Amino acid sequence: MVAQILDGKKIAADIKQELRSRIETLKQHGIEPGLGTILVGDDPGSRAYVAGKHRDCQEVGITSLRIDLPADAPAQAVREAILSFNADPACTGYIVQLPLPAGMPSNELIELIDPQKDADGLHPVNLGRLVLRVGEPLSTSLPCTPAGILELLERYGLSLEGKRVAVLGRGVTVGRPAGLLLTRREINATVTLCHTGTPDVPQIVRESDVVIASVGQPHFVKPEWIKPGAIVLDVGVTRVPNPETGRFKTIGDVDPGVAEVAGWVSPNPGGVGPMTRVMLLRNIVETAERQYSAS
Ligand SMILES: NC(=O)C1=CN([C@@H]2O[C@H](COP(=O)(O)OP(=O)(O)OC[C@H]3O[C@@H](n4cnc5c(N)ncnc54)[C@H](OP(=O)(O)O)[C@@H]3O)[C@@H](O)[C@H]2O)C=CC1
Ligand SMILES: Nc1nc(=O)c2c([nH]1)NC[C@@H]1CN(c3ccc(C(=O)N[C@@H](CCC(=O)O)C(=O)O)cc3)C=[N+]21
Repeated sequence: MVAQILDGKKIAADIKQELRSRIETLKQHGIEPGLGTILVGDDPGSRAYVAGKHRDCQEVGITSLRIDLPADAPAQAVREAILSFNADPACTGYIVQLPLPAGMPSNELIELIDPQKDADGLHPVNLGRLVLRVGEPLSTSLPCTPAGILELLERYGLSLEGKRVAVLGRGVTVGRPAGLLLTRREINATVTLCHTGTPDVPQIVRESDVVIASVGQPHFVKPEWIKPGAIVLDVGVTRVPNPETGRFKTIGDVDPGVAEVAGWVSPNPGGVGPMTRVMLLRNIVETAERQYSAS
């Protein structure tokens, strides 16, 4: 079997098109949605992601606001950046690019974000609502990567109802919120959340209909672990420099041989990454729409 492709790049382009018209409507009502980013330090990966987010905004007509701080900036400078976006009416929502440099009080800083402006859905109030309102509609931003995975599957007509899902990794941007989102009543997946303390990850993967690979280890998931026909989402990214070109190449968490066994795979790049970015735009548009309907 050769797996079918979950083309995140194409689906993200379709969603961008849908967002353009919603943004146009907001503008007709005098609302200009704006996305802010706070980047601390000069990690090349983080720089590239932030640049991508600003390009995406430009493409769909969202204003983008940007605060870049040096790697040695004190925590107080990050606090001030957060408070300035909280107070800025031009900023509908924003993200603090993670990971912050070592030594930053990351969790304390994330808690300073106004939960209504938390475009990543990672503020404890928003993560807490995901837990507490497990069977009720949510009106807050969802974490972008898990939301992007769900949207990608939905657009291919793939339901997670009754499915066994192995989520590999318990990181705060992907694995942990993925577990919270996929076990909501309207999704109804059964999730095993794996980490470095999990005995026999390959066996858990063998028993799973869906695998979400978000560990950040190159080609971690092997073909012999995969249940034939399973859905495999390749989320983790490791950037390796190519000494010949001086450019970086992305290596995913899924061994290329997995495509010979799985029923569906998301490529990396071109799968979950573009979906993550477009969910950030959707979070901004939905926040602006909520503000409009409340006004
Ligand atoms: N494509 C996209 O859109 C996005 C991709 N990413 C990528 O996804 C990956 C995950 O990001 P994030 O959620 O922030 O997680 P982190 O990078 O913070 O954490 C990685 C997780 O993987 C687990 N892990 C690492 N090695 C193993 C192993 N050998 N066996 C089992 N578990 C392991 C760790 O376990 P433990 O907790 O025990 O240490 C940890 O929970 C990263 O590569 C990141 O760059 C992130 C966001 C978006
Ligand atoms: N607060 C916060 N929120 C995040 O969402 C967040 C973060 N911090 N820190 C780092 C990770 C990583 N991440 C990616 C986003 C897009 C692509 C993406 O679009 N990649 C393209 C390819 C890019 C390339 O050419 O390498 C693709 O997959 O096709 C990848 C990775 C978001 N993250």
